[in-house]
Amino acid sequence: MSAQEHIHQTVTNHKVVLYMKGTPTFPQCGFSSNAVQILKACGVADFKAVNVLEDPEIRQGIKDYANWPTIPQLYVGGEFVGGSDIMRELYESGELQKMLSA
Ligand SMILES: N[C@@H](CCC(=O)N[C@@H](CS)C(=O)NCC(=O)O)C(=O)O
Ligand code: FES
Repeated sequence: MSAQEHIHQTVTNHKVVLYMKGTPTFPQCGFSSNAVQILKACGVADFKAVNVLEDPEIRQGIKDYANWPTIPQLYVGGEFVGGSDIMRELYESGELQKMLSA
């Protein structure tokens, strides 16, 4: 399976997927840590987390997948939502909570 196929399967098979550096318990970057904290603040406990530091092909592949150059990246219902800045904006406006509870 190509990296693009693999990513497509992951984001369509799990409602909420966070591509991040490190793990939710041990994030390896402040941006990824922020993304985890925002999901937790939305009451999302069991999301699918993918640690891009474990797989260089996924680390590059996820940038190509939604044409977004950085990590973290949040996907909900198979759709790209954004990175940590966008997550924070959507959280502060209440939009993210709506997307996650839909
Ligand atoms: N402003 C970005 C911050 C994320 C960011 O700048 N990520 C960088 C540093 S962790 C990145 O992914 N660089 C490419 C790489 O490390 O592969 C956001 O909103 O998510
Ligand atoms: S790993 Fe350095 S800013 Fe994310």
